[in-house]
Amino acid sequence: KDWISFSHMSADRSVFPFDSWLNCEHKALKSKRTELNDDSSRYPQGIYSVRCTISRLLSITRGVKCYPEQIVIGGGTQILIQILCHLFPEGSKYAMEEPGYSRIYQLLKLQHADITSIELDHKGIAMSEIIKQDPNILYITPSHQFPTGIVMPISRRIQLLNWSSQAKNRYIIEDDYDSEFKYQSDAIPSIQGLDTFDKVIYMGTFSKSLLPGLRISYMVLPQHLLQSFRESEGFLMQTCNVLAQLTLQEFIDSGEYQKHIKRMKQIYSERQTRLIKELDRRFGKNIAIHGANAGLHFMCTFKTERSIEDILNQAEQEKLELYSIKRCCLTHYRLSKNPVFILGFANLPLERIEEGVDRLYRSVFGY
Ligand SMILES: Cc1ncc(COP(=O)(O)O)c(CN[C@H](CF)CCC(=O)O)c1O
Repeated sequence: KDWISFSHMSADRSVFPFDSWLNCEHKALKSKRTELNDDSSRYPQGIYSVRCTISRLLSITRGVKCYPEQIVIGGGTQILIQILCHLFPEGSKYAMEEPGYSRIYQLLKLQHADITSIELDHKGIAMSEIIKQDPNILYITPSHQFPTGIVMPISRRIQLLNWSSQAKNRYIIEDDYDSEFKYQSDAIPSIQGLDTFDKVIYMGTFSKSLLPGLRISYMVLPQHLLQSFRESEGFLMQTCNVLAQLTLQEFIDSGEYQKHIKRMKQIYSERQTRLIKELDRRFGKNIAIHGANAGLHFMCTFKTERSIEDILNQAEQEKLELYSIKRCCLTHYRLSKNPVFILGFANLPLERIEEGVDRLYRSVFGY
């Protein structure tokens, strides 16, 4: 039997419009844009016309207000964070959500940053903890908190903006990951769009809306951080492949991108509904599902005495790709009594859902 994947890290190649992507790449090559044979230190923020396209897209889809001059394109969120760190004041203290995106946490630790993790309440990162730990830079995922799926309400967003305005060196890094896919309600506009203090750095990626392998991500810098970026411009190289940038621009400007997102939303929404229905049918009251109103994964807690390790070992034998909440624990996230897993469905075809849930059942209960 072949593998079934509940991974939240992969996309489903079968629904990506390779032909139209190839068509856009062909057009980009045919136009023999000079940028293809330029040293990429000439535009360390990415190609200007591509940044214009992204800035238009962000204002339409996320209410982000920015000039193309504020955008920095990069080959992934991590490299952008590495560049961003050097723009903040020396000795900054970072805080991330617990549980959260551990790859960034590890990266910041690697950079010897002073980094702490802050618990969540039902509205997202807990204000009381922020006051207590007093960081000056927050890294948050308000659209669909990663991994719990909490959607941060406007009230908490305003609270955080006010917090950021109360000291010169305070900033909010808004990682708008997973914001493309909202099911029940419309997406809440970005915090960046509400920011009047110039304290929000907006981060986004095409890894989920297109393909993770393309490595096209971006950040929107507030004016004065852009200033310090410009000072280091001399040596900073662009880290995202130029042909990928030009192809992306064609793909968005031609309307293919919006068409693709619309189609993905239908496909993912149906998969999620079917998966949740199958989980309820199979597990009944032995499962609790959280954060399923958006994104390409949700979390679930199982009522079982079995340990996370035992469940993961049996999933391996069942050829079921499965990840637990543990991979998102930064420091001390207190593991609840019952095991918690992340169920991704971006790479789970409809016809494999029933078999996948069967394997999950056997992994969780051991028979
Ligand atoms: C919170 C968050 N912000 C950005 C990205 C995107 O980064 P990039 O592709 O480099 O632009 C991810 C990507 N998450 C990965 C898979 F979805 C890894 C999850 C895991 O490590 O559990 C993410 O969680």
